[in-house]
Amino acid sequence: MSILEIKNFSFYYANKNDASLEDINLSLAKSSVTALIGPSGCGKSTLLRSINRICDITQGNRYKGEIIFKGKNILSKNTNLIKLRSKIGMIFQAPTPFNMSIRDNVLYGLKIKGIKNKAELNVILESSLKKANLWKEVKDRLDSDATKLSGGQAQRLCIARAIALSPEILLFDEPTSALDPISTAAIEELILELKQKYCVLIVTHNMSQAKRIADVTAFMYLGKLIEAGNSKDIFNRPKTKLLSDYVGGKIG
Ligand SMILES: Nc1ncnc2c1ncn2[C@@H]1O[C@H](COP(=O)(O)OP(=O)(O)OP(=O)(O)O)[C@@H](O)[C@H]1O
Repeated sequence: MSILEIKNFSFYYANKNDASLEDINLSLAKSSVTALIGPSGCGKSTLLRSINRICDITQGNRYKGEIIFKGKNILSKNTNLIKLRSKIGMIFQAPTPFNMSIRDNVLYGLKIKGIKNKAELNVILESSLKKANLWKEVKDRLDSDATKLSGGQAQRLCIARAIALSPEILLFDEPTSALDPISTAAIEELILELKQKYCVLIVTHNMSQAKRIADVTAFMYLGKLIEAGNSKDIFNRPKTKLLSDYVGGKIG
């Protein structure tokens, strides 16, 4: 069942006349992982960021089309961006723990939302860290500095911070590109666990990673979505020459 529908979506950066994304159509299913792949500069991150309206931060960026989430076009001027970003969480390429304790990192968004009840916060703290597979490693040092965590732990902390806000969709922008192979495997395993509960969209340069964890893969090229479908079909039976060349290492 679809949870988010991108319909005829085009995106233009303020300083450019040409579209950086052109007429994109893609739907994301509940309890699934979708990977966005394609050569550098094809628009993967722009599309991901558009889904929680981070691209809006720069004045003058323009878009056309619709992104429908829960029956509403999130591109509408009336969208409450704080609420949207709690329902559609984002995890970036480089882990971004805030310069505060592990506890305060996880509870950051909840405190902004005005939740003060300590018992409630403690329950959410523990469950979010457990869902992010970090609880065992940090339960005895919740008040220590989060910036001292390893890269892999810091990335899982960022995932816990997003989970604490009860999201429905998690967006991952190359979440393992700054991590070693062991931390990468831990994050991939975690993503496979998270998809039971959340819809996951991940940008990756790593085709093996997309094969390992994505149910659906969407291939982009020069701002266009060329092919999307079941990952096995995308990698084993590409329909277009462009995708076949990309998978074969001839472009990108
Ligand atoms: N802030 C910006 N202002 C202007 N143009 C931008 C901006 N960010 C990205 N672009 C341009 O938009 C296009 C798509 O970039 P984007 O970063 O979305 O691609 P990508 O597929 O994620 O690339 P990569 O794999 O290298 O991260 C590129 O031509 C890029 O130069």
